[in-house]
Amino acid sequence: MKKLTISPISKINGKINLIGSKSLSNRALLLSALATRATKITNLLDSDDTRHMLNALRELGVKFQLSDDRTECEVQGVGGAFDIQDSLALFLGNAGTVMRPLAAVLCLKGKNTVEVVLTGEPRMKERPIAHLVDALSQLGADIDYLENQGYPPIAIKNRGLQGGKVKIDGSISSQFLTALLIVAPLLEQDLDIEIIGDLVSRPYIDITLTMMKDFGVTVCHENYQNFYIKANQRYISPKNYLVEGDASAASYFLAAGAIKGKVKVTGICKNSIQGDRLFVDVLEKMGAKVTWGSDFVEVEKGELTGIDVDLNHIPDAAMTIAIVALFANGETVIRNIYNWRVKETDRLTAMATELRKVGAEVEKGEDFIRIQPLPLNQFKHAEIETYNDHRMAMCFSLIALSGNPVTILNPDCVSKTFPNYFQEFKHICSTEI
Ligand SMILES: O=C(O)C1=C[C@@H](OP(=O)(O)O)[C@@H](O)[C@H](O)C1
Ligand SMILES: C=C(OP(=O)(O)O)C(=O)O
Repeated sequence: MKKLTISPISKINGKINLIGSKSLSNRALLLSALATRATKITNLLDSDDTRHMLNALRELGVKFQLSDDRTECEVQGVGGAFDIQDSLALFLGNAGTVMRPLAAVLCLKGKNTVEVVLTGEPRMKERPIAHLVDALSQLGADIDYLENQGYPPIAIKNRGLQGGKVKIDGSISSQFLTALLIVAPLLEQDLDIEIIGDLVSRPYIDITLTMMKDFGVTVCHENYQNFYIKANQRYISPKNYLVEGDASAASYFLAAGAIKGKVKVTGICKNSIQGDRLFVDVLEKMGAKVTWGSDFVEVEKGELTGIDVDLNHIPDAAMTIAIVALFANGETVIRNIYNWRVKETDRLTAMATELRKVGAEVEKGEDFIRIQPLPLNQFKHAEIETYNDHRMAMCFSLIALSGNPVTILNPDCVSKTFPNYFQEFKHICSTEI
């Protein structure tokens, strides 16, 4: 297996221009494809997850033109449901932001009766989808599980969705509600969505609502509990859509600045539509010095203190806090992160296991992780198993800030959302020698 050893880092200093956000890129591609007219998307992320969306759209008959560097894309919207000629199977890797929204969109009534199979990598087949399938089934969708009940692969018969009232469980993933919201305005009857269970990862719903609005559709809701969407609408292209920098990707650089120097990251701002901008507030509470600008945030080292915090709203960036915790004074507890278990790997188990390899004292519960700080002279050089999880690879690169090397196994897994991560990280690092 390929390994990458990162030498001890003595200081962090520099500036990073962020690549486009994964969450925004995939929504922009899908909404543009569903919209009337063409949309030119700029600062599009080029990574495995966006390639899976683009490949799927191509197979579904959507026309688009990518720039040579694949960060600009002109998408010709089809103005409603996809017109699928023949039955097909789409391979969607391990991209939740492709699998879940497409599962809903492909239930829309088309001209032909065809079957679409959605499948992916082995881990995708372990990531639940039942809450979404249950909701779509209440609206008349006909979906079969092809292997294990409740998990992809699924087969969708293109039979049409009705509106009316629907209940959806929001306690495992917000992506299920996102999927339902995206499809709702294209139905022939109004849709009332009622959330059952506590809605997790709520800021991702704000991203969905904001982007739907950018594409001409308004959703009313009562305290994120009930959502109301008018039928027979169309997504209208905003003509141009600029994707913000990826706030989750920013977390690794900003954490590095907070631990050992100073970093400026451009492409996000305090008013970003991404919930992961709030990661910066957590760093600030822990003691980092933060400066926001119109298109950047700068984070500088401070005296870091451990924190006891509910990070349900920023599950992805929360992983980075687990690493920062090692460099803080006093213990850190990250709470309400049960759904770490159903992402690229069981992240609660993976994080606890790999932190222990480095020498840390860690307690993991059903939905929390408690991490004790680790004195710099007690860090061990470990080989970090990444479990094919891009965020494990990116988070654990920060261990080299301890003054010890760290070895990352299968570092190429960062291609899911940030293919050039290690090259970019190197830009802001000074090594001992
Ligand atoms: O809607 C989105 O773009 C996402 C929602 C989150 O998932 P959950 O809602 O499953 O927590 C997040 O972890 C994922 O990386 C992207
Ligand atoms: C959970 C993640 O991805 P996905 O969009 O596949 O859910 C992630 O990027 O951390």
